[in-house]
Amino acid sequence: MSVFTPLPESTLATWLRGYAVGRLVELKGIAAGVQNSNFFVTTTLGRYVLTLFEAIPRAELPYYLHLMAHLARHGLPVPAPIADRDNEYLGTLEGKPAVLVMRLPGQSVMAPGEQHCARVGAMLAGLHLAGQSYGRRQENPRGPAWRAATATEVRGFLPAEEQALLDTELAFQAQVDSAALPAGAIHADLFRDNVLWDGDHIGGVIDFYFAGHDSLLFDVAVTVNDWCATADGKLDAARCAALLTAYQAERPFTAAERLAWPAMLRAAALRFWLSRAADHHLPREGEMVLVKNPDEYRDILRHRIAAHPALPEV
Ligand SMILES: Nc1ncnc2c1ncn2[C@@H]1O[C@H](COP(=O)(O)OP(=O)(O)O)[C@@H](O)[C@H]1O
Ligand SMILES: N[C@@H](CCOP(=O)(O)O)C(=O)O
Repeated sequence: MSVFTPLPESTLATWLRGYAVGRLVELKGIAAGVQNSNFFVTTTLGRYVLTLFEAIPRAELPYYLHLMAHLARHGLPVPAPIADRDNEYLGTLEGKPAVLVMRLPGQSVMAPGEQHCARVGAMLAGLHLAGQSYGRRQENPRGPAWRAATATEVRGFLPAEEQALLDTELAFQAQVDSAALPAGAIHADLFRDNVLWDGDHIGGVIDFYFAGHDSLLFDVAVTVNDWCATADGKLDAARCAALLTAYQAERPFTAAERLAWPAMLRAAALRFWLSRAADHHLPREGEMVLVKNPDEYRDILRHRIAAHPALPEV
């Protein structure tokens, strides 16, 4: 996250009276992340994270908050949202939709080994299995419609060679048929900075604000592209095998998923190239705003087009 909206302590202290979390002790803006304004909030009763939603329409937020509550109820280390005294998760602060969630323990590991990848693969399968009983449905906000619209917005900023790559990939993805792939609630952004490690264990999986209903395999591809990439964007075979083997021990891949895997890795790479290019060329204003490098995902896309990785056999 970043901080787009400054928040005075006195305003928060008053707002917190609507919750049963005690009195405000400390408020600290968090610099990481790109989407919302986030703060660490310490009260006399606990440690929380406060998110002010900057861009997501209010009507779409209950899907995310109830998904987090659902997964936490299934025993996964996902931040449970805190209900206010009227029993509502979603409030309003500084004119923005706002939520308080549990602060989970741990730190991100940015240079993961095979053991980390194996645990993340098993965790992702756990999320997908628990998500099957989630009653709400909202389409992936970064699905095909968003992809087409964003490509139109950023195309003119790109050099000719990148425009050609974009056009070719959009045409390729347009003929991919995902109808036969198992689908459900997916995290859709399970990058290394969205997993907190408490020693060797996953203390938290955070940032569900890109979640939605889509192919489970797309989520696996997003995760592999980040966790298993080498410095130049190729795939590290040992980390891939560790992540995918652990995943399929919990949820075996179907024949359709095996066929779709190379295309799904490309779709996942395209999604983050586009969002980073949009953030880079069409920046939003804010107090602390982080923009990630689009070239990294352009290169990951090129590598996934050049190679044809397979899912490991059971
Ligand atoms: N529930 C949480 N527990 C602990 N730390 C958190 C929690 N939620 C967010 N954070 C911290 O805040 C940072 C930014 O959060 P993130 O959800 O990625 O922001 P954004 O919604 O803007 O993408 C994370 O990298 C992490 O350090
Ligand atoms: N993981 C995405 C950006 C999304 O930002 P986050 O801070 O919400 O995870 C990327 O790396 O492009």
